[in-house]
Amino acid sequence: MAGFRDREKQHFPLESSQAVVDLFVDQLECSDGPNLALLSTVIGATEHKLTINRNVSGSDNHSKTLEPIFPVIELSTIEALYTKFITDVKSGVDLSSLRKDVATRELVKRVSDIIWSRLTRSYYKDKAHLQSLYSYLTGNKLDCFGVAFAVVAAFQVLGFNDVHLALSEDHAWVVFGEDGTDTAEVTWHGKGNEDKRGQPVGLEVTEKSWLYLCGQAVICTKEMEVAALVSGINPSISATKDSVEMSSLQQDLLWVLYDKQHIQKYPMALGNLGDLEEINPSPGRPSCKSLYLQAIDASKKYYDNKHVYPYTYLGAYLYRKRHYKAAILAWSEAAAVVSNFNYNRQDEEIYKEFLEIANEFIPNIVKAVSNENSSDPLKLPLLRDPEVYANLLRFYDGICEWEEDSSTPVLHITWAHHMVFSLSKFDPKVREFLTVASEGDSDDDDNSDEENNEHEKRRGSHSESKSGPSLRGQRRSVGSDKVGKHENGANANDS
Ligand SMILES: FC(F)c1nnc(N2CCN(c3ncnc4sc(CC(F)(F)F)cc34)CC2)s1
Repeated sequence: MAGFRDREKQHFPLESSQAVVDLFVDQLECSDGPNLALLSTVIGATEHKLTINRNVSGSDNHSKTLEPIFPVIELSTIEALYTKFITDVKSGVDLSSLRKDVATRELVKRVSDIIWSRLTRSYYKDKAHLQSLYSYLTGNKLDCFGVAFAVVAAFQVLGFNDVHLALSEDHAWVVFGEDGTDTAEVTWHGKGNEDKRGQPVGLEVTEKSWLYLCGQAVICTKEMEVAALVSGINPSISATKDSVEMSSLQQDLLWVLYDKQHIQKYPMALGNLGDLEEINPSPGRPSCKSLYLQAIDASKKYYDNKHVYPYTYLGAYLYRKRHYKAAILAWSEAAAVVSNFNYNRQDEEIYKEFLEIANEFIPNIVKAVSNENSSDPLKLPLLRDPEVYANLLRFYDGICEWEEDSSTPVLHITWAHHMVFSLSKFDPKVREFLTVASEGDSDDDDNSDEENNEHEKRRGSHSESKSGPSLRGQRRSVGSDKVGKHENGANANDS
């Protein structure tokens, strides 16, 4: 792919968020597909200027006024970086291998090696802002997602259109070949794990580890790869401050992708948009709850309901809104999903999600309501509600089933302490109302009618209630801090 055409050049210099949005819209409408390297470099440059070194008060003369700022992005800057990327990638590949129209495993490994070889020897892998080609080209640093994205962008530069990004909830790899069913690892995962770059992902899928979603990973189109880079935008200036310009740019871009139907098969992007909408609702747009439900529906429709995060996005939101009964229902559904997998030592990210729900959120709920004398006489207090108790049992049952047949244990004594604490706070009467039916029992209907109308109520209340401003949701960005929230910054290259 040569340098930029007039179609790209005419957008520069980029002097506002709207100009960046216009560039993305134009690229998404390109007949030969969006230019991933261009868009990743532009977004990375914007993020860099809006988040790095803005923590010093008064560091920019706008910080005194409240007016939003936007850094001017010059064509020359982006063109220089883009040319560097093309040169890097092409110099490392013998051009004769480029005559083919689909990639080979050797070529995928070769391109992954080129990206890999230019990374700084040792750096903190889960730092923020390491996900874009701007970080790669100006700082030689990428997080695990960023390496996979860079490989896909490199193949676009080399003229291949069969290499696509494959995304699970905590890992990324590529698919390629005639019918796009060959797979290859191109990046590392977590800390202290030998990278398997160049190998197919077949074996792990059969091991039923959550990390590979039992073959239900998101296989991206070019446009969904743009959605992944937009999802990966990290507006954080510091642990406590975000760039409002960057988060509203991310929100605008996600709505562009939503309207063009490029995130309808991407549950985590829908969840990311829901988190942004919770904080800053866009007038005339679906509510954040609706977006969380759309993410769940997408997982059911396209991924055999094997994604866990759609339920934990919704559960976290409901917990923040103090809709505790609905939160516990969502978490029981998340546990039902994870029960399909066998726990593997590389699944620690989802382990930490369930640990936090079981050992922090649920005990906090039980404490919060134990002195609740609900003013609404029609509302059954949580600790006397058999449906809540049933869903809490389902939650723990799903986690136990997850542990069954697993190579690594999940539960330990701390889990048991919190579980006993939470269950024991319920009124003994709730147990009387409960019939625990094991699978295969003939006489019980699938769901008791109380359960059904609870589910209907939950769905009905979702559509009716408005998501007002609330506490900042637990937000993560693609790859960076998901790569491993580990203490040591061990070098991926050593692994
Ligand atoms: F559980 C909910 F509360 C969650 N809140 N934020 C969550 N994130 C948000 C961001 N995120 C993501 N959002 C979009 N796309 C992707 S692809 C991917 C795996 C990897 F980084 F490529 F290796 C992660 C990820 C990871 C999950 S789950």
